[in-house]
Amino acid sequence: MDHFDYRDGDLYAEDVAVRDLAERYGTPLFVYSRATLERHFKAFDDALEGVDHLVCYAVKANSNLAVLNVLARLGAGFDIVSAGELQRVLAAGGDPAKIVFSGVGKRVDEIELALKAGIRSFNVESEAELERLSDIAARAGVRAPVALRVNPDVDAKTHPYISTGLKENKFGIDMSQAERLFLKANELPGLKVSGMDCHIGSQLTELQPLLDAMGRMLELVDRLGQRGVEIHHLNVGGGLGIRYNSEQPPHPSDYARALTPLLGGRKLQILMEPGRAIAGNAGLLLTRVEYLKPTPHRNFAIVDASMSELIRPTLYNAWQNIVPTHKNRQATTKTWDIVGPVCESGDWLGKERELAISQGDLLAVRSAGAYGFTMSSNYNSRPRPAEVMVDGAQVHLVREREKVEQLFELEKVLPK
Ligand SMILES: Cc1ncc(COP(=O)(O)O)c(C=O)c1O
Ligand SMILES: N[C@@H](CCCC[NH3+])C(=O)O
Repeated sequence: MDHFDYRDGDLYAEDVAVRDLAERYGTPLFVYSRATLERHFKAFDDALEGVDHLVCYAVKANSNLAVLNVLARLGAGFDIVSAGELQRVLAAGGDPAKIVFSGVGKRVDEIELALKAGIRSFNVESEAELERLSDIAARAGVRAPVALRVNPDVDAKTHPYISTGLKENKFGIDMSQAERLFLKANELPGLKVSGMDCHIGSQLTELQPLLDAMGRMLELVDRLGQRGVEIHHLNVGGGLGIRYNSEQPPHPSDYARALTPLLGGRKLQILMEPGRAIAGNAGLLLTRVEYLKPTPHRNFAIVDASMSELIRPTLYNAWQNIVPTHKNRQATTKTWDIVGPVCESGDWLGKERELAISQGDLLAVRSAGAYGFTMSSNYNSRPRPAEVMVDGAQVHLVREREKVEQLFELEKVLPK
């Protein structure tokens, strides 16, 4: 069941017409569905039923406190990549004991904060980080729980910008160095080896690369076992794709069904770090048509959202569905490029879309719940949009629209 659906020709988010949301909160506006977020989280959690597991939602996909809080209430863990994300999770009521900390560039202060919070695991990505983490923990008189993120050199078959598990990528520890570094981690005074981790890329629509990566990790787990290093958890990362257009990504249950037999009786807790698959299709971006600008070459529909609010189309050439929020019977269908007001030729949200639209119409950019708001910017001094979460017939304003004054409140002109 889709929680964004048409009723009598009007697009609804759960039980609320999105047209009413635009009237009440203005545009551009991010709209999230609580029921969808919950359903997507449970799809992962239920898929792993019977297996010792923890689903750690990747905060970078959508870090609004309300989103984190909804997931925390379901018992979610969290995958963070910065002190900022750590503080968000804690502010949203997330359990620090269920937090894993990924990322290649953890600063000293970030490590200290995470240690103090008592997180579940540091996903360490280099030898230098291993040493830094051990030093900081030993000085504090504790042992930091670590998982080494390995780079399995598997082609995730996704966009090169979001592929992370190839040996030319900056992520993870090269497989040829992994065994030595696990042995070293086992000896360092400030560390307690707890797991192995990997994340090969995002928007994956095939299972095979994920299973190949898992296979390589399991071989390493076995080799380490023979050398006295015991691995307690295996973190398979995130990456499961979603349907933007005609993709047919595997369901979490397909993934779990393929993955669990590979464990072959090994006693390993399974961690997953899905981001997009939970938040992506739980949100949309509402935008209003400001002007129609037909030219002899292209028809431009200039809307009030832009690459500042949703950078995915221009950054990855990503296709996201753009739909009218109600049927326009006056307009005839034409081919439009949906572009924003920002001063960049790359400021487009969709190209060559068949739409019957007039000035003033509302459009919804679908699948904008993940890597939408979190990747937004204030480019062109555009205040970031408000965010609302719909819960049945209720609407919660979960982030106010930014005010222009806030954009420069930290700035100062030079003294006279
Ligand atoms: C380490 C790590 N874990 C999890 C994720 C979440 O990925 P996705 O949103 O594709 O599930 C990412 C981002 O790709 C990541 O870098
Ligand atoms: N930001 C990317 C996904 C990359 C995830 C970061 N590891 C996207 O919008 O598709």
